[in-house]
Amino acid sequence: MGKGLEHINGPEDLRKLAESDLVPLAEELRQFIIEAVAEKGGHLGASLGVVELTIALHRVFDTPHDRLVWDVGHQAYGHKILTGRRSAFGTNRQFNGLSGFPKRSESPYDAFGTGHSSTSISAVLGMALAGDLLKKSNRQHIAVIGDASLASGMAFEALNHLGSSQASVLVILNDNGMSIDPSVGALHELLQGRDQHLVNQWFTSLGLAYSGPVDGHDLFALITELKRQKTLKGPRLLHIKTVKGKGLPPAEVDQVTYHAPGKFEPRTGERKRTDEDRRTKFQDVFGETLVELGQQNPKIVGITPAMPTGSSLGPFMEAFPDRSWDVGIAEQHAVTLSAGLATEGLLPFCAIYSTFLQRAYDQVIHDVALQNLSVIFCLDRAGLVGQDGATHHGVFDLSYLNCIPHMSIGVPRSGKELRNLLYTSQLKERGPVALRYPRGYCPDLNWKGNFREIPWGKGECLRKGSEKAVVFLGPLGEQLSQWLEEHDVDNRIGLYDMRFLKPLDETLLQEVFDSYAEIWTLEDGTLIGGLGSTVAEKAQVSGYSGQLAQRGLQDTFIEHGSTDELNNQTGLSFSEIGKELLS
Ligand SMILES: Cc1ncc(C[n+]2csc(CCOP(=O)(O)OP(=O)(O)O)c2C)c(N)n1
Ligand SMILES: CC(=O)[C@@H](O)[C@H](O)COP(=O)(O)O
Ligand SMILES: [Mg+2]
Repeated sequence: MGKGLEHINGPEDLRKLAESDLVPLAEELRQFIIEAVAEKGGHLGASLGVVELTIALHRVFDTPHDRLVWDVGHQAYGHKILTGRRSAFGTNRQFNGLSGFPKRSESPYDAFGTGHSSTSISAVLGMALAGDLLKKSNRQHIAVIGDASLASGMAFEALNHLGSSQASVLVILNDNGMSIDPSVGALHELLQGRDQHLVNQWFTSLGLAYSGPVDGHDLFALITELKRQKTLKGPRLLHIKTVKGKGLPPAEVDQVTYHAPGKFEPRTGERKRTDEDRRTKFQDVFGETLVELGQQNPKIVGITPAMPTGSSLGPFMEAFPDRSWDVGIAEQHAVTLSAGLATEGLLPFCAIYSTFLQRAYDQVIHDVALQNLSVIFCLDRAGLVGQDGATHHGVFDLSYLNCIPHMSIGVPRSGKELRNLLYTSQLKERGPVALRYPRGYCPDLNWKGNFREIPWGKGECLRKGSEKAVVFLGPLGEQLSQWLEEHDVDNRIGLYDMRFLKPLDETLLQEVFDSYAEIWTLEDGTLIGGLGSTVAEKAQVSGYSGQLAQRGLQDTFIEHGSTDELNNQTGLSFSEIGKELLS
């Protein structure tokens, strides 16, 4: 049998290799990951950091019989490549291709689907308990979790259970000192501290047999330790130290950028820039505007659960270090912390990706909305996010927020609108406010300028039409508007930006009901409970007898691909919608 990566069609091939072939294999695997990500994009640093661990795990354990769960799953590229998906790896994160995260339907080696962090210990503990009950206790159960993901509430809850159980679970703590941005918090300080004995004591006192730290790039040390772990029983924690981005110098130096660097030159790591990169993203509008508002309004404070770079809270944090907090991967805490700050008269801007706010739903209801506290949720990555896929699309927020009393929901159609909504939301206390905006570029170039107060809960007629009306929320409507300016020369189509799902502009909506025999609604979220269903309810109440059509997402999970591909797939391409409207 050959010994290079091209001959590894599954872990059984890896287990047949001579020990002396393993280090060259690690180098080959690392290079393979670099070249694949350089060409197609995706997560880089995390997978480079666990190359040796991945080989050691599949060499020592009998996967997929033994259950191996990768937390978040952004570090599982090596795992995918070694478990029969090497030749398909060029399709990673592409439309109809491999998922960028472990996925049960993709491979028996993906024991648990991931994407959101800190689920691995709970999941693997569930598997171990099930194994005991179902008399399948000859399996090994392993969770691999990063230092930042371990600091999240869910992981702590799972440790709390695991440590008091008899379950034979091995937790491997992959400690690289990084989240996407540098790791934060007391656990991070403990792990980085000089007295490693305290680390030992902390885990031991929670009921886990601790070992480590082991150099996570020393393949043979890892294999030796994993073999030893295989003979042990009960809850255990193996602490390994790794370097995020290992093996590609720029990725080791600039670990934040190379978490997911986009396309780059594989030999040097130099990132490829395009003209697109010079355009303004919604997150930039948020970041820059909040700094301006922070200068004017000393009550404004900023909170992010581990996404200072991704959400662009970073500039505010630099400008106002005393008025901002990165709380780590702790969405629930971020929301209730914001609630606490608001009780004392501060005005918290809590920047969270739409998909990650799902984790803090009760906190939004119980701690913020029920007490009508003025917290402004800045929900980035709303709508279809593209290649991260089903785990990350922000397509439920309109629905899950719409049913919460006191909540205002603003959806800017452009960068300028986002800027003005941010401005307006801090002019006075308004109870909870959610402003949701997508990943990527603003449709407008000239988003800067003097602030303008936006009438709260008021929509806007962008153009009147003679035949049909489109009632919309968000940038899709702005793109449609630009398209219609060119193609609907007879003004057949009216266009209404509702701007707020809540409070809904019922006066404007009634005007639409009174003026059009056919109305379309357009939103980039699930249709259940969003704009379309709200308009349908109002239409019924007002006795509207015309035709209603809804454009939004059906009751199904949307996979990964470019946003254009996904918009085409889901009927949300603005040009296709425009053509249909005019047909
Ligand atoms: C609930 C949740 N919040 C935020 C994120 C975004 N996120 C993805 S990876 C990551 C950092 C994870 O750090 P760590 O667990 O230490 O792994 P590393 O990247 O260092 O390997 C974050 C914050 C997420 N996936 N899930
Ligand atoms: C794995 C994870 O959750 C993050 O790395 C996420 O992929 C970041 O998404 P953006 O690229 O949209 O910031
Ligand atoms: Mg880390």
